[in-house]
Amino acid sequence: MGQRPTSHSRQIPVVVIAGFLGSGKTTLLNHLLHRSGGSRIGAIVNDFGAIEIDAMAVAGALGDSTVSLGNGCLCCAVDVSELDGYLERLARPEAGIDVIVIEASGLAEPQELVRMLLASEQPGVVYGGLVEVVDAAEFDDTRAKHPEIDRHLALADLVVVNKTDRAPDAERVLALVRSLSDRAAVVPAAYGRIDPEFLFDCKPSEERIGQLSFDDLHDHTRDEESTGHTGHLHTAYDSVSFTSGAPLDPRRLMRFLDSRPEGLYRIKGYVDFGPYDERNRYAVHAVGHFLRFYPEPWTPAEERLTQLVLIGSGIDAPGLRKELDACVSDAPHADEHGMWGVLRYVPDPGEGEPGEPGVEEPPEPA
Ligand SMILES: Nc1nc2c(ncn2[C@@H]2O[C@H](COP(=O)(O)OP(=O)(O)OP(=O)(O)O)[C@@H](O)[C@H]2O)c(=O)[nH]1
Repeated sequence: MGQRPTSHSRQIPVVVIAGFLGSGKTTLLNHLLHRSGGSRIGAIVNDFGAIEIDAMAVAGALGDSTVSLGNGCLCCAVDVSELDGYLERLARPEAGIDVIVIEASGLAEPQELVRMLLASEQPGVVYGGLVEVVDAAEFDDTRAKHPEIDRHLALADLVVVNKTDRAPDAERVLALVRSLSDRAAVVPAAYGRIDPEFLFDCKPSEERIGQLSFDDLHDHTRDEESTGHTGHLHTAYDSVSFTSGAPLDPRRLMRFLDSRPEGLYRIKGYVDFGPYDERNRYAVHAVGHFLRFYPEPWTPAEERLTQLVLIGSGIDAPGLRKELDACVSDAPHADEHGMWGVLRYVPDPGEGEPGEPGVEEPPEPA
């Protein structure tokens, strides 16, 4: 780690972070950005949903290196020539980038992305491996619903078994994941806190072992190719984007969240509660039944908007949008106890995300 390019001919490794919805990819990317030492990371964030929530979540840490691929699933929305354009920008010597990390949408098929990288004609970059993030607490459920996870694990170079803090049987999950990923290193983590050295191994491509060849990928995707995109994870999902310039009423929003339908698997974004908290916006993360709000101070220049992305299967998108519209506040003043329902889901110190102001960071893994 920490190697700076010594000549323009050095190729920059491109690492792909994949993983199911809400498994902790953005959290891992943020951790890497904060712990990269002397290495400079160029990040490409591919988000699912019209509002680029993940791009917003990492933008502060990245500054002008952020390149978002915009709406949709990378494997469908971006062809090789487009991806090359982004890689070319980040690989320019003046950008001073040591490693490029692509955070795939939670709905992207990782092998498509890796295949695009291997097919890339960009001379400045070399494919640097596939990281699969899994949610240890949800692993059994995810696997039952999406058996293709096994195939993703078999393709990975590194598997991060994340959220071990929430999984009472993390050892069992680790052993199971190890049995499913034949050549990958499998590391446990909480909040994506892995040693960045796992990823920033900047050796030339011929020295890398255990990474995918084009043929491997071809074999794995042949069935899907013959049927178009029907085998893709994301074909079964719908996403709803919701934006409001008027603040939301906390009670109404909590009523909506408490009664959210089973198929609504993931909610993320930012909420403006207007007079209920003029200082903070509330980042919201829901995965399955898990729900958290994280207050974050508004920056002075920021437009005060609520921006949410809801992802689920078999959801009634117009119905959900209508319910969210009904959460918009029509009262000019806050009532005293309005925020109680929301504050129940703000983590206590020690439980929150690492790096948050006033929140103790969980210890680094051994
Ligand atoms: N308890 C716990 N929560 C975590 C951990 N890692 C991430 N989270 C939380 O899980 C939620 C989802 O994390 P993200 O990093 O946004 O997940 P993601 O994979 O990027 O999500 P998508 O972009 O929707 O696919 C957030 O609320 C995180 O704070 C962990 O190790 N333990």
